[in-house]
Amino acid sequence: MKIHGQPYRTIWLAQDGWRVCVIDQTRLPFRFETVTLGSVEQAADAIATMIVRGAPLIGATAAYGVALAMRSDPSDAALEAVMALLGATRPTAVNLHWALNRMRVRLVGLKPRVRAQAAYTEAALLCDEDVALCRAIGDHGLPLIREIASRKPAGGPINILTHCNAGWLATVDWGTALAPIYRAHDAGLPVHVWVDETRPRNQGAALTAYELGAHGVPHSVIVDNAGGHLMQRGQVDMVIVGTDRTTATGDVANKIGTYLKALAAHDNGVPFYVALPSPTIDWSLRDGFSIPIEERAAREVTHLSGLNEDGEVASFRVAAPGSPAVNPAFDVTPARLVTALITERGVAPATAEGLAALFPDLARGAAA
Ligand SMILES: CSC[C@@H](O)[C@@H](O)C(=O)COP(=O)(O)O
Repeated sequence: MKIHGQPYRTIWLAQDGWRVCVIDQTRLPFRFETVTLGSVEQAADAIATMIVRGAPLIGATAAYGVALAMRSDPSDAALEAVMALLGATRPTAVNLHWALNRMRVRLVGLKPRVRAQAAYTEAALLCDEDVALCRAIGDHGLPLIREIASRKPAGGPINILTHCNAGWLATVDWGTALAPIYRAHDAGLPVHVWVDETRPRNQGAALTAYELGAHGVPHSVIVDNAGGHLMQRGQVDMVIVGTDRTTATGDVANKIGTYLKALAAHDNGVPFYVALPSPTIDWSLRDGFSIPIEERAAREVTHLSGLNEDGEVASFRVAAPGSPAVNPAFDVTPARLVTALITERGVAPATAEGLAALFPDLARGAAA
């Protein structure tokens, strides 16, 4: 994606060739600042504090975290310690464990002296693959948008609702839910995106709106509770969201509030699509309610982040002082509410059979 006319991925190597640069997503949309990570502890902190976030980018950052660790201590003990440190940063996005497992498999049989180099190479490969997977999701999602466009009055906007941020900023490039939207916009289709603000951290209002705006995609930010109302009035043609973990049977964990959008879409006959790369599928789970749901700090609910009068990024209390708050970060949308899954290999029904037909190699491997 281009920011201020310059092409950016969300994670890249510093000029020294070993430190890792990321965009500080806690400062967006007000400040575009980068952070340079020089240790695995800093990588773990960037994930836990959501300097980086979004399932695929969490995985990519963890992979580079392993590389940073191997550079300072490539021993077996360090390899195991780093898996535990990074693995504990965020519980729901399965891409984190997928990436760590991939790094372990690549490194464990190697002599310690070659591990750092191999880890950097593998992390770079994983990032390149993420870009290719997301681009392919865009390719497979585009015909779904085209099909809806063909049924609209000529020139009328195709209204697509999305929740949270499953765009460029959540991946290495392109995004998952936003990839088909970028492809449609670039192909000249008149898309308009309803951007759920996505409380408590407002990834929609802050991040999705920012990146759609940077790419010139027409969009409107709406409060989280507006989606059902817009659907009742025929103002939503389709919903596309991302996911942090999808079971082998098609149940989908995504940012809190996704389930309510799926219910409203179901009630109003609006197609509800989930876009995901295969590393987001947890082949070991067959029931969405076994997915661990991250509980985050109450302060994210009681406070909002924004610009103060001096133009500084600050947080403001919005809840009554003294009231306790509860903050589950994700919810589970049952497969029966999902119209289809948009993956890098094509569009599948959200069923065990549908996923296994597209990914026989991965489904078989997990069953073995
Ligand atoms: C391609 S990203 C899919 C999901 O990771 C995204 O929708 C989401 O819920 C991100 O949550 P976050 O808590 O911001 O990491």
